[in-house]
Amino acid sequence: MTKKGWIDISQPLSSDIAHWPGDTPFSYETAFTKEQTGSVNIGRITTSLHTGTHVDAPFHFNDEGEKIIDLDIELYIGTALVIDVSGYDHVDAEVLRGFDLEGVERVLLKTAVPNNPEVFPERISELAADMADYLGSKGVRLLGVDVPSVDPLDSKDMETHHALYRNGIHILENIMLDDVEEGNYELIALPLPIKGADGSPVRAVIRPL
Ligand SMILES: N[C@@H](CC(=O)c1ccccc1NC=O)C(=O)O
Repeated sequence: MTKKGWIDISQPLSSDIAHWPGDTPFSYETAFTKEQTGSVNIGRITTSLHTGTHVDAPFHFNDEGEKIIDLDIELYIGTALVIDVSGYDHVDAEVLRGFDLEGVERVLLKTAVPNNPEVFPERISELAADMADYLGSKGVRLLGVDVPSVDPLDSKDMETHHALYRNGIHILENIMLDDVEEGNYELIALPLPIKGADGSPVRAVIRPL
């Protein structure tokens, strides 16, 4: 049965969370203790913006692209359709044509089950660039995936990122959909207003409609 109420689909951030190989790991520390300040504990985090559940700004893969603060917050709040493509190694327009995407503005793709946030995947399903044109033709504006990238992990041309961008589709990565059933939800996954940034961690939550 579908759970009622808000469901957290974010990866918990800790020093154990996986990060892109070579990128900045996540860390939290108490920079100043209550004993030191005499009043409060004060935390500090260090992290890549692409660790854990996050959104990519176009500037991440395009020097001329918008930064995170320039993006419409409406992209990240609203109805979303969860679809399960975990049976496919290669997800393309043909696969997506098997789902009714009429009127759908946000698509959350379940590709990898189980999803372990503490292990960087060795390989992920191929999300073909032609998927972007199909999603664009349906009016989709946001694509969420349960893996660290919409392109192959060794991609340099970032073909699917660019194809999504050309179609006006923004990207949400590393969501957790293991226990989520297919269907229509309301999504909130707001980025932080970090000036100049190419992405941002988000707390992504969904609620069945
Ligand atoms: N393709 C990834 C990110 C990515 O490529 C990346 C992220 C952090 C550090 C290095 C990266 N890529 C290549 O070395 C993405 O979908 O955002």
